[in-house]
Amino acid sequence: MARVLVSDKLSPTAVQIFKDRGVEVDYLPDLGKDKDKLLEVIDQYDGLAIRSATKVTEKLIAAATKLKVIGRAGIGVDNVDIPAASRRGIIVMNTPFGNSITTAEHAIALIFAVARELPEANASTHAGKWEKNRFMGVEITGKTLGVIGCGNIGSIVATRGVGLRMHVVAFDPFLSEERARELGVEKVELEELFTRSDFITLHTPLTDKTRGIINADAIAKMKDGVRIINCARGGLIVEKDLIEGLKSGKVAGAGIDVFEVEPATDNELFQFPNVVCTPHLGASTSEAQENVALQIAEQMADYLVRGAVSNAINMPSITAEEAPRLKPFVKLAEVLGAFVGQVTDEPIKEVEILFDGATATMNTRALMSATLAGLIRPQVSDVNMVSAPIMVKERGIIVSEVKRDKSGVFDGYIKLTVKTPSMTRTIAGTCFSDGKPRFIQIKGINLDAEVGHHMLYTTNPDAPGIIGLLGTICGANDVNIANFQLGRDRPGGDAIALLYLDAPFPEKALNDLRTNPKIASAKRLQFDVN
Ligand SMILES: NC(=O)C1=CN([C@@H]2O[C@H](COP(=O)(O)OP(=O)(O)OC[C@H]3O[C@@H](n4cnc5c(N)ncnc54)[C@H](O)[C@@H]3O)[C@@H](O)[C@H]2O)C=CC1
Ligand SMILES: O=C(O)C(=O)COP(=O)(O)O
Repeated sequence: MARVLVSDKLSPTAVQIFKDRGVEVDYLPDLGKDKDKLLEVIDQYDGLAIRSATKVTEKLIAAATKLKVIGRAGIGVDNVDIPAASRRGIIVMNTPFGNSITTAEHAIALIFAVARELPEANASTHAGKWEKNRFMGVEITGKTLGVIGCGNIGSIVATRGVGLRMHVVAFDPFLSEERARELGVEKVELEELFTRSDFITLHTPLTDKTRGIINADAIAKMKDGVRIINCARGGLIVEKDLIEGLKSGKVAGAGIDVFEVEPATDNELFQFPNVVCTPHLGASTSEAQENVALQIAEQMADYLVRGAVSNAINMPSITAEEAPRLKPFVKLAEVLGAFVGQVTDEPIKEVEILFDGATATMNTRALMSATLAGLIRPQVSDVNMVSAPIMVKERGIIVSEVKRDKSGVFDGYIKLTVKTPSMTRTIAGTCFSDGKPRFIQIKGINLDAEVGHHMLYTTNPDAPGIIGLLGTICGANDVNIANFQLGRDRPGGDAIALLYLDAPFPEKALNDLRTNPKIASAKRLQFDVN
């Protein structure tokens, strides 16, 4: 039974779903804040469900020897070392929509709170001061709202802004003119957004590109009296530069939900009455928390129990519906990769994966990942569909995908071409209705060969006596041949042989074959046929 740890506060719905789906679950919501304790226990779990408090570092991942999936009940995954997780083959998934409305509403709430100094006015009134003349706000109607990052949350904020009769300008490199028109916003460059906006609200992920997007230079370009809202991530604003802007009066106010260092218990921003702060509450409504808890538990259970993958950051999605159809082809893709991986001793430079016919209509991203996993497994034993693409990339191997309509007698097949500095290898395979992978072409030679657990693969010039030679060597080394497949391009041309054996072909016998002038090459192969 798979076992999941929930290490941040999640709605009880998540725990119930895990249980209902046959997943054992430990709900320890304070563990995310206790990294030493977390490090001690993480090796017991197949899944880890988190929000933003748990920091999934490289060290934690190294200790998580059983971990297969990290589920973020929310959007931002900047608290997870994704490259480290990918290298270890751990899927990282999130819930990209569950809390977006709630977070957008929080941004709007902060716009109002900053415009009318609501928290300060509230504190003063609670203190019995009735300072009616102290507070003078600004209207937001007719003001320009600059939205940086117009994805799920940014676009909800933008449309709410339009509804509030604001003029909305947006900067997002992936925002099309058409989408901008649909949202009723004006698409602008970042500089223009800075110079024109009365309110600026941030909705990008925290990446190397966006870190510090609001710094002293940016603030200098802004209108005097600008108000800045951040409900995305702390590192987007250089806090010391914002503090300078507030001190000089250039920045009239700010609404800050996220901080450079969280939990933020001691921050210079707290000294400014015109800075409205909340403790990373963007996603904190009962509706959003119910959504994300339910969704992450479903997704993680789907993966752990059924192998279905959705909303993964580092792996192509595989729906529960397509999983049964795809499964034999994933196996085929792995086997093709494994064949070439085992016969190739030189560094691989290029890989081309061709999907013909029915395979071209399948989830080829998943099939590509499976092929690459098979291909590099002989060199890197601990690799799977999650880690293979990143490992292949790290090795500088160029990968390309070709799709084409049905071109031959098969409904669909996959052909793998691998280039090394000195040669190009090709292999093709398909699955018949029995769901078993089959090799249908090796080195351009057509054949119909099943995949065996222990195999021997030889190449030789087509000439009499090869079967006898292979049989004699196997017999002399006490190796039982279960089956035999031959192929040749033409009489007297190039030929190949595939032997299906009951045990691995012995090293000594391999040397005998390799030194025999009738055999061009001999490779021992092993496949996982289960
Ligand atoms: N305060 C909170 O509790 C919450 C914060 N968030 C944060 O909100 C942020 C946005 O979330 P979503 O809208 O769901 O993400 P999203 O992925 O839908 O949208 C992000 C947008 O930012 C754009 N972008 C990327 N780099 C950019 C750049 N350099 N300049 C301008 N735009 C850029 C992307 O093209 C994309 O359209 C994330 O950082 C997430 O972690 C999300 C939920 C709750
Ligand atoms: O979903 C996100 O990106 C958030 O920032 C929400 O964070 P939280 O789950 O409230 O810790």
